Amino acid sequence: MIVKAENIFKSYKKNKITLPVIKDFNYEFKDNHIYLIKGFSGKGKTTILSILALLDKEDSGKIYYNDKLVSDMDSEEKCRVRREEIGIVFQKYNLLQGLTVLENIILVDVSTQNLKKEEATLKAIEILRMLQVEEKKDCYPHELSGGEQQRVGIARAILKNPRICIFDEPVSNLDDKNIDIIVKFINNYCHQKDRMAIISSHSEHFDEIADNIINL
Ligand SMILES: Nc1ncnc2c1ncn2[C@@H]1O[C@H](COP(=O)(O)OP(=O)(O)OP(=O)(O)O)[C@@H](O)[C@H]1O
Repeated sequence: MIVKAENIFKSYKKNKITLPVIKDFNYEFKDNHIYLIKGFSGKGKTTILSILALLDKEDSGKIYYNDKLVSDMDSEEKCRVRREEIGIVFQKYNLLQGLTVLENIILVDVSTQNLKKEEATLKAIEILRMLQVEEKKDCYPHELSGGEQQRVGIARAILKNPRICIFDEPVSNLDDKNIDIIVKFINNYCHQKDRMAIISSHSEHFDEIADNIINL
């Protein structure tokens, strides 16, 4: 998979004032590479990740998924790409409070990807083990620490083995132990499974594992 961004511009309007956020962003992202997008708060990290993940639309410029121009895709195809090819982890864990850890992880993929519940459960447990949070599989989110919840969010995003893994500030406000587990996991996962990871961070925690650093 190759994701290409060409001449991307994005601005927001506030009180009739236009605030340019992304100005002529160009980059090519490939499998088996970890990309780190760095920049101070407000520089547009979340904005560019949302555009790359097809959750937001650029004002001008082009995004290609392989050779396909995203603006040529109809909404059904965009949904399919988002569902099958992209895994996203946000800064806020967004776990459903009424469901257990395991239920949170398998819910969407079992209902949308024709994945059998038993198969999804076994896969989820394997990923939880790699993230060192397997013993919490039957707990509810409020029984977990922030770092544990973030690891569950990561397990949920990668259960479907997406080609493109997007992590928006995945370790902010976490302690060193949680950061270490998450950094190592992303590094192993990306290179063992030949996946593309695009991470935003304002800290130096991912510097060592990043193949490419993009400064906004
Ligand atoms: N929906 C929106 N409407 C108006 N302005 C917005 C909107 N989303 C983002 N912005 C503005 O665009 C700029 C970039 O926001 P963005 O969230 O992409 O930055 P960031 O680099 O991810 O910041 P942080 O590190 O704080 O998460 C900010 O100034 C923000 O206030």
